[in-house]
Amino acid sequence: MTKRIVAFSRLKSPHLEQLRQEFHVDYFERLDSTDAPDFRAALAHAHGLIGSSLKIAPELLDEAPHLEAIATISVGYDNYPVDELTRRDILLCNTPDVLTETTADTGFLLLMAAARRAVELAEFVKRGDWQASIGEAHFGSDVHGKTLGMIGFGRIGAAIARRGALGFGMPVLYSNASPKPALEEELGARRCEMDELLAQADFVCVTVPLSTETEHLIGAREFKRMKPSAIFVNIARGKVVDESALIAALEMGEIHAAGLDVFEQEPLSPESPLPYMTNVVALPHIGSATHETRDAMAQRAVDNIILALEGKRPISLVNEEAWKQRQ
Ligand SMILES: NC(=O)C1=CN([C@@H]2O[C@H](COP(=O)(O)OP(=O)(O)OC[C@H]3O[C@@H](n4cnc5c(N)ncnc54)[C@H](O)[C@@H]3O)[C@@H](O)[C@H]2O)C=CC1
Ligand SMILES: O=C(O)C(=O)CO
Repeated sequence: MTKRIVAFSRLKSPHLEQLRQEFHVDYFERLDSTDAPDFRAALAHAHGLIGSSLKIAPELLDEAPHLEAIATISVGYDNYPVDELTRRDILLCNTPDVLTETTADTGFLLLMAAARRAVELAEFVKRGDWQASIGEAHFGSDVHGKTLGMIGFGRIGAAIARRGALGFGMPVLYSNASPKPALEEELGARRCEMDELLAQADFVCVTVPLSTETEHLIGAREFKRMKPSAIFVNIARGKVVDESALIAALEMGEIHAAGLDVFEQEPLSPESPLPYMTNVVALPHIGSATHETRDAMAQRAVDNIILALEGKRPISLVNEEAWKQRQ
């Protein structure tokens, strides 16, 4: 019997063709919600799902009685009810590693752009306001030699810290669920309590996954502890930060500037003041969005779903427990 999968994001031809050689594919190039009747109908027969950026509610799984595996085209899996998937023996696969360096590039881009006011000053040139040598009012802050505070020190956190420590001579502090002795050795990084990091870092960069533990990990209390000169970077997930508190901290000068790739609501609400604030660099969740990396992510997800539905161990598995239950 040919297994059936539902692809719920746009895939390039080679990836789609590879899937079509293995499975019957119900393809939804663009899907904004799981309410679409065609999607619900396809789900009823699906053995696998592949795609990104769609919130899968636990109740939806009742409508997918044959589901064996989901391959998300992302490393973050906060859109999926992991415990419920495990309870139902459904494998959840993601795409770590292949996007680490590209996402770290974007994190560092935000840090640099916010420090050197790159977006604000590019606008200044475009408006024709560059009439004389610029003065102090348009100076930025140094990056090299400043203290980098990493909240989350996993793959992407380490890759950003590597750029800072090795490329820009930045001392690195980190706050992470577990110690990272090899990285301490490699980068001279020091683990400390988050409060100490907030008080000492010139750049505070968030790379923790979104979970019930990390939702609003950074709020009014945390911004008050940062230096007034601090530059805050969020490359992780919008909901890790209390966005109202961030806006207030920027408006009140509790922190100096922010570089943001992710927001509590995406796409960003037109009512949000963030993109209009001169001390904010706001990007539309492009952490991993290069041709090369998005191709690699799609390929990893395709490989994952094929292996999973062949009964083999996928390359990147989130819920190891579900795999063990099957053996
Ligand atoms: N902006 C974008 O386009 C992208 C965003 N991301 C986000 O970045 C996140 C991190 O990705 P990776 O570095 O690959 O994950 P990872 O799992 O390698 O690293 C996460 C680190 O956070 C730590 N951590 C977890 N909870 C914590 C807590 N409460 N306090 C302190 N540390 C905690 C973990 O111990 C781990 O070291 C993803 O989950 C995703 O949400 C990932 C890729 C692209
Ligand atoms: O992989 C992720 O988690 C993203 O946010 C997009 O690359």
